[in-house]
Amino acid sequence: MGFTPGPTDPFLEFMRPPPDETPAQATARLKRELDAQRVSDRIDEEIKQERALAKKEKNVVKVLLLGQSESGKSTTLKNFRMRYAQADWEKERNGWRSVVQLNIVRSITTILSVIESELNGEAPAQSDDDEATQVDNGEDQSMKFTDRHQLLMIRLAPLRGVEAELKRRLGSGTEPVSVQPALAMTATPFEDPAASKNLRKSLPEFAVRSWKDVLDRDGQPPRTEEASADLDQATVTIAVCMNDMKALWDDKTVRLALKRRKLRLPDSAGFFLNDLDRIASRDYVVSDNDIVRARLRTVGIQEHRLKFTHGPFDNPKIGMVAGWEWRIFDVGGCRTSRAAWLPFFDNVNVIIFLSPVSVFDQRLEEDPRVNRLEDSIILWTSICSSKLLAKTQLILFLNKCDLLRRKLKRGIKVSSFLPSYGERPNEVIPVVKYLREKFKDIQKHSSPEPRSTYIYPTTVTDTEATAVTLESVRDGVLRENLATSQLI
Ligand SMILES: Nc1nc2c(ncn2[C@@H]2O[C@H](COP(=O)(O)OP(=O)(O)OP(=O)(O)O)[C@@H](O)[C@H]2O)c(=O)[nH]1
Ligand SMILES: [Mg+2]
Repeated sequence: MGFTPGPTDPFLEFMRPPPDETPAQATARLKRELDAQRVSDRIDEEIKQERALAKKEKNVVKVLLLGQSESGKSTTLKNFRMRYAQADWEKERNGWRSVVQLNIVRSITTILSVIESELNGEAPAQSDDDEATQVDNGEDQSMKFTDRHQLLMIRLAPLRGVEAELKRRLGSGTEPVSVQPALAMTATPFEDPAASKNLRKSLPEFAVRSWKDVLDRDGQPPRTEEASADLDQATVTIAVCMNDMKALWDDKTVRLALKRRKLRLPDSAGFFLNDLDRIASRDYVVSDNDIVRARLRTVGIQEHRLKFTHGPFDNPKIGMVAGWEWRIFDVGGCRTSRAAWLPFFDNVNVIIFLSPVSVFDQRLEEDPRVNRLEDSIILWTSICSSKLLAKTQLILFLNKCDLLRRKLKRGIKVSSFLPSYGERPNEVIPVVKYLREKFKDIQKHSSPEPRSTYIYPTTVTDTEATAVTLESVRDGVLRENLATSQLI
């Protein structure tokens, strides 16, 4: 709106046109005033829009899930959605069926390949595990494959076709990470914006998409009769093979061969293969526990939004904190995917960093020269010391405590892989406590400015325990964000 001074206004004199103004000068003056008014109106409008956006964005918390591949980022996201986005979670349930089926079928075909190699007398391939093999040297060692195994292999051969079909349906997240030494992978490619830009051009990891894109192909009713037939065919073939799969998985000779070859099946393979009666049936219904164990590698960045309609506490200044939105970004964790992280560091409020504690004796899939725990420590150090992230709230999940427990029970010694652990007891609590202190020290010494870090020991496949953790995370995040926006 223009400014018109009133009759007693001190600006009146100043705004009055000069008495000797010619018509041409008057036109020029009016044009100047009009132009100035337009600029002023535009600025007013921009300020208004910025204010509206700021008001809207004030209730948005940007959360980034970080950590190496298989650390449990997507599983953590699933827990968030299961708890705080129940309607979407239910909608996607059916879509996970194919992922679980593929997880099973892939484990079985991997086992079949091991038997094939054994029968052909091939030398074991290099494993990504340093884990000591514990094969009895007694009579079991001499157990050989028999005709029965040959027959099982023939009967289970159709699963290779099912695997190809499910992979085709589910897309690139089903492929294991390929070893790419040519890309000279460092642990922290995001520290070099130029390299990050170059990689960005060549890799599929950079597309922003939702995992719904993958699941929806399957979660929706099949669009064609052919697709419907495919879907049924996969389920039928799996059901037909159920007993043979069970026989293969329960076979002592097979188990010994897997140990001998140090075959590392995915973390959830045992969970699924021990429950084939339920999962390999024709009328299999996917449970929450299945979904958090179903492995689908994240390719590209996935964005999910959570709306918190009720705040966790009353605030006398602003009333009930409601209407908060979390934008959670889940990224691929393998080294070739990490260059894509950089653009998401801008204005991120919270990072939930996952470091699996069970991996002290494992190597990275994408670079078998690198120990996984070492990779995780390098990554954490880099995130803590990043100036861009200096004001970001850091939350650390020391994840896979259940797998750590299992590993230690098998007698694997932490100190053999982590000499600094020394003579401390080879038990879960002291190991987690030790790692917690190490990660905390790194944060303290490398953060550009002081901040506190919230550290939780987790097993994110345990949905009940994780629900309690997430509640505490949610409240802590809201409290911290309210504090920084000076509302409390
Ligand atoms: N037993 C056990 N398995 C876990 C745990 N956390 C994750 N997993 C399993 O580990 C596998 C990998 O987990 P994801 O959540 O897909 O890992 P990610 O960090 O998203 O991996 P990328 O997408 O490759 O970066 C899945 O099969 C999970 O079910 C845990 O605490 N315990
Ligand atoms: Mg993932």
